Amino acid sequence: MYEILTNAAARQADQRAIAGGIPGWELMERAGRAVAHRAAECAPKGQRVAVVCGPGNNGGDGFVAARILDEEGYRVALYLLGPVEALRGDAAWAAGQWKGKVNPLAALDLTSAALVIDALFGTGLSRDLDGDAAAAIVAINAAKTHTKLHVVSADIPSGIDGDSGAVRGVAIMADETVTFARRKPGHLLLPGRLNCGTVTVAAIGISDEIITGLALPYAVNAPGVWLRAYRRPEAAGNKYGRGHAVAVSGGLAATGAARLAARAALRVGAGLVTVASPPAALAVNAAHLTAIMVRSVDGPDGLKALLGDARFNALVIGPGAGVGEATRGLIAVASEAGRALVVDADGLTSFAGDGPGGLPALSALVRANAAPTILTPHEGEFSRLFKNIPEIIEAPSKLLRAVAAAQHSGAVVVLKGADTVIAAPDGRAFINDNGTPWLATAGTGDVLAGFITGLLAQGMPGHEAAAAGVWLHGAAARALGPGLIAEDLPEALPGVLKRLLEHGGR
Ligand SMILES: NC(=O)C1=CN([C@@H]2O[C@H](COP(=O)(O)OP(=O)(O)OC[C@H]3O[C@@H](n4cnc5c(N)ncnc54)[C@H](O)[C@@H]3O)[C@@H](O)[C@H]2O)[C@H](O)CC1
Ligand SMILES: [K+]
Repeated sequence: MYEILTNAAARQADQRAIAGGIPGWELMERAGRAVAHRAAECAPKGQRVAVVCGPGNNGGDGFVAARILDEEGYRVALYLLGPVEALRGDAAWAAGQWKGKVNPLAALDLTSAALVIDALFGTGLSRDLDGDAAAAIVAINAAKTHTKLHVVSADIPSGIDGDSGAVRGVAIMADETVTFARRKPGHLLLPGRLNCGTVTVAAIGISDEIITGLALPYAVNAPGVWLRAYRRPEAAGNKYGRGHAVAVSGGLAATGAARLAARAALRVGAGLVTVASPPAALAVNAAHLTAIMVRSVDGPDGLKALLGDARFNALVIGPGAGVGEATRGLIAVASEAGRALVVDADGLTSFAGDGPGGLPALSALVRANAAPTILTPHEGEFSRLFKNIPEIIEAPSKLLRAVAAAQHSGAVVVLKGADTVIAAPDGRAFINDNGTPWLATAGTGDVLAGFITGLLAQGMPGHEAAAAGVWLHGAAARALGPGLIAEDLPEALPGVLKRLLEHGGR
């Protein structure tokens, strides 16, 4: 299941495969062949191909790809950064197999090129690009804007940091990326994911046991990582067996967010859902609700009384709640009652201050809660909440920031964005890649919080419930597409669940 390799793990995988008997040049041959085959599918034979090679093994992949494309009848020109004599090891072997001319990268000529093979840098990129490498990347990206040039990157688009997805100065905008063995975080995190184009994972003979042995606790978020934990209703079951979710409403002028979350919790399968409404907003909430029940709950004491009934087993607090002491009190009550809890929006910001309103107070409540707590910050809420913890804020990637925050707070942390990371306190993390820009509309965060709450109500474990909620949220948005608004998302869920549960489809 754990299928993401960091740069270092990829190098280790290489070394273990070589130690296991596959020569390094054979790995390179397979890698370069995979790149060449993908490239050949993108342009008819006879076309002109420019292969740009860097000074390391990524460049070696390029030499192999150049040779194979030449053998297949393409008109190949190869350009190398640095002297060919500087190549070492397998890259030197690959260069030795190339019988064509080795041009200096500075002489790169893209005239009438149909294809570029980008083999400048892969997992060995260690600093911002400059000089001829940067100039070549700028030229390739520019050529793409006014010609039909198709760019295929070997392993990682050059200039993208494989561990973080960050652009190191300048990076190739590829149409295709052919990576080896497994994806790296940089194929999934932004902006790297956008530079990759279509990612193909080529098997080059690195065994699953080698990969598992490296066991990075990261995976792409997909049904495969949480569907086993998804609770299907029993044939003889009843609604009480599917939990009772509570969405705590804000005051009179801020009730919509909790209702959005409540509707989402009902749609995702919670047996019952109640909006816990301040007395002053009861009429407003009641007027909007039908299958969702509403109860008058006046502040933390009122919530404590409600939670005297153990059937209320999952809550979402924060959407529309208002920032401050009262919201902190509601969260404390839910934690003391040992109920699964999603803290979103104002619930998070209420702990972004100092003293009693600070992160330590939230972490204490999370750790005191016998049930899972899920924090669902967007980037702004995240940086405010964890601003005093340098090892979180300064972690080298979004993936590692979320993992550090989960380990620090004891909560499952859903760090939202187009590349949402769902991290658990035990170090496991899923990176979500099915988001869509159409989710950038008011209220979609409330719906996500509701999906997660509804799954927790049904008994899913915290990390899996959060991952499933994020994935379903993205899948619903993709099913809807342009023009979606938050209210539409729960209504799109039946179709998504049907495809998923009856056909196991994405
Ligand atoms: N199992 C696998 O993953 C396989 C990977 N292969 C390919 O090997 C590369 C990694 O090769 P490596 O030599 O370690 O690094 P790079 O080729 O990415 O980098 C080359 C070299 O460049 C120097 N460098 C780093 N940053 C810069 C910079 N900004 N400017 C100039 N020079 C820079 C540094 O010295 C690097 O060592 C992997 O991506 C795959 O493509 C195997 O071929 C097949 C199996
Ligand atoms: K590359």
